[in-house]
Amino acid sequence: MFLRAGPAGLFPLRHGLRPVLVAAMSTGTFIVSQPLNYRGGARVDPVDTSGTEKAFEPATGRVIATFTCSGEKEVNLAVQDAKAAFKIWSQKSGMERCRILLEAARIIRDRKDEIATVETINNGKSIFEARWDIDTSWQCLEYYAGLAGSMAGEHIQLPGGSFGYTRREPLGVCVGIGAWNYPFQIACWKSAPALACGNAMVFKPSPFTPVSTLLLAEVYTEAGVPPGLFNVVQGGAATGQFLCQHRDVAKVSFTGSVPTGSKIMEMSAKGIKPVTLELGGKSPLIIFSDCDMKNAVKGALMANFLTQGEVCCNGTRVFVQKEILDQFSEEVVKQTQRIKIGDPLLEDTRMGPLINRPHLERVLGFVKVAKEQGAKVLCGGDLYVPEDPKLKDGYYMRPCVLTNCRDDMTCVKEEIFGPVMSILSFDTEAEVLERANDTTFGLAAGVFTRFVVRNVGWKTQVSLEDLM
Ligand SMILES: NC(=O)c1ccc[n+]([C@@H]2O[C@H](COP(=O)([O-])OP(=O)(O)OC[C@H]3O[C@@H](n4cnc5c(N)ncnc54)[C@H](O)[C@@H]3O)[C@@H](O)[C@H]2O)c1
Ligand SMILES: NCCCC=O
Repeated sequence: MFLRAGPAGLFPLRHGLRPVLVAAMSTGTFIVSQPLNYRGGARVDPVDTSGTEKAFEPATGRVIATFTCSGEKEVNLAVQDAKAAFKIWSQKSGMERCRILLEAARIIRDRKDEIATVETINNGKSIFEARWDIDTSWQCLEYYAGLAGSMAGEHIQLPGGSFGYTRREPLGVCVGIGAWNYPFQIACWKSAPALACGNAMVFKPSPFTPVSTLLLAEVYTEAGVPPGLFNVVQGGAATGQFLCQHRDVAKVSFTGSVPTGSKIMEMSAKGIKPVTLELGGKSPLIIFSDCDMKNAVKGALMANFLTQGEVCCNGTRVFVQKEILDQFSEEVVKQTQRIKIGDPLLEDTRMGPLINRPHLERVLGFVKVAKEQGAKVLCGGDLYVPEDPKLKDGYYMRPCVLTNCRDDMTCVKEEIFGPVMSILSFDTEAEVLERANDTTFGLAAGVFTRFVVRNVGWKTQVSLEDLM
């Protein structure tokens, strides 16, 4: 069970299953002592290893867990457990699956604060945001539960009174591989549709954020899925490869970077496995001179600095029409400097630490290169050390606004995945559409104008409000 510090000392949080760990739910105190693998409806230690990893609390730099990466045997056991559970689960009606998924959604909703706290501790995002993530997680389960009861095939009239029909059948064991920026939410995105359709899943979270997926596994068990329907293995690339190459895996669903996505596709193709890839981005955000300035500034901040800028669909190429460039930049800088950085478990913190030290250094490296290539730093882009001594080894930086950017600069072309906004100026609608679409990435786009934009032609149209 989770224990947290309260007025009367340590007390257990509501928890239906095997005990989990933990000493106090405040920054600097959380320790995971229970196994982080889940198989056959329970936490287990892996039977073999492909190495060990440490998981950190980004707010303090403390190690919160040391865990064993799953080797080939462990992956195989997880797949075999999933296969056995699939036999039971796939025979259930859609309505039966719907009922269990709705129960899982209810449990997550009831445990929202506890799950959000664990997410914040392991990922670093502010608790304020983590609660949204957990809300969208149970909503995701509800959505797919709603579909489970009504999925049906087709009936086709053929000549001479003959007919054909189609059935929708589950694939079998699906693999989910997740990124570290939305660990619990991504595990829900992958498992909810798979389970709703009658499949089983083996999920591998990022080795940077191994903790919260276990809570989802326990929720599913408590809600009534058969043991083995949702399993968790831990590790990095090697464990991911065992999963993708396993002959009893029917499908792979991956969220992560483009280079890894390409490898996953290649491995899966060898086994003729279908894949779903949710990858990185470098999305445009276009601010026309007729915009509602306050709204546009708010949108730009949200599209660059949520979760420390570690969001795939962020609008990091901020194209601003020349007439309002100075006014917009001034207002963006003013608002950016007001963002409260610090302990992510405090209610008024709006930006926590980045995921780990190497990533922090990588993001700061992008700022350095941007300066060398001629960009001007309007604010931030440097290390931040909070006053609270327990946070001194955390991975904090000040959110950065760059201007004088050009389309050919590294900061404009590559995904930084940190709190760095690049401002570019433009003259005309035709010009900005051409430049906005000139990217090898897909994902999102945003436009601020008071008028409807014609012929937008994005690869994907997503409004910034939708990203919340
Ligand atoms: N489009 C989306 O919905 C979405 C959502 C969140 C994050 N992302 C993207 O994810 C990236 C950040 O996440 P990341 O740093 O964890 O990405 P990553 O590609 O480094 O890792 C993602 C996952 O793949 C695993 N992995 C790494 N190498 C592997 C291999 N060879 N075979 C199998 N598995 C392997 C990792 O252990 C991890 O679990 C960013 O590019 C971001 O834009 C996309
Ligand atoms: N909730 C938004 C997740 C986007 C991916 O990084």
